[in-house]
Amino acid sequence: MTIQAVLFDLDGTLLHTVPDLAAAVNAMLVDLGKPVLSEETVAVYVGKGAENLVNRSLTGSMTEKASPELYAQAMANWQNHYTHINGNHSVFYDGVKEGLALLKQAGFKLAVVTNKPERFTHPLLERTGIAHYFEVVVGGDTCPVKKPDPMPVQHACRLLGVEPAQTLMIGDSVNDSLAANAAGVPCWLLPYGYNEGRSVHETQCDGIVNTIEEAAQRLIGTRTSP
Ligand SMILES: O=C(O)COP(=O)(O)O
Ligand SMILES: [Mg+2]
Repeated sequence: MTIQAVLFDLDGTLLHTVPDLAAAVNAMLVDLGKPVLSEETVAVYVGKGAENLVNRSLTGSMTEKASPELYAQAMANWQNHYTHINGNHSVFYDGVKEGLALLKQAGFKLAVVTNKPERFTHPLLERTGIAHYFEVVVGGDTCPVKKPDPMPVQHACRLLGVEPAQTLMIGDSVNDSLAANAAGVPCWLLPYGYNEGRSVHETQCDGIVNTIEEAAQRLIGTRTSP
């Protein structure tokens, strides 16, 4: 079955957002009188949504939870900072704009499936000038659960009106490949994003592409080949 729709992860796939995410995390940590973190450390905490990012920035751990009071204060503070910072220092990876334009022109249906909350996703897509490419945007709080659960991927397919097997997910992390795989959607990964500190070469997926432009060329090639 040929691919008719492409679902894109956002952070680490379309945009290098860690400079903004880290600036908001560090502004929050300063306000709370805690030591700041490097961008490299914050990058490892990105991928499972804002709640995980804020909690791990406080505890340094995936499993250890901050107290409910501290977490609530930190989350409200981080959201406030990120609202103002979101998009200020985020940059496109090479080939993203070229790839999106190629796919759109070739008639693919395009969507974003991100773990970033909707209230930050829409302004970022608008601000960076790529919102118009996407028929559907599923954020980290659109469904009751986030990637790596398949639900956001299934939701995007339903809204686009495509079967999972006619859809391709392109992401940067194990959260994308697990979600897509469980939804019956093939997944290609990019090597340049945030995979929780791991190489994508160690991550189960259906292919690795260097850029979105390369992914677009491959997809268009398979569609037009006899
Ligand atoms: O918000 C996150 O943790 C990561 O977002 P992503 O799903 O676009 O990579
Ligand atoms: Mg990502």
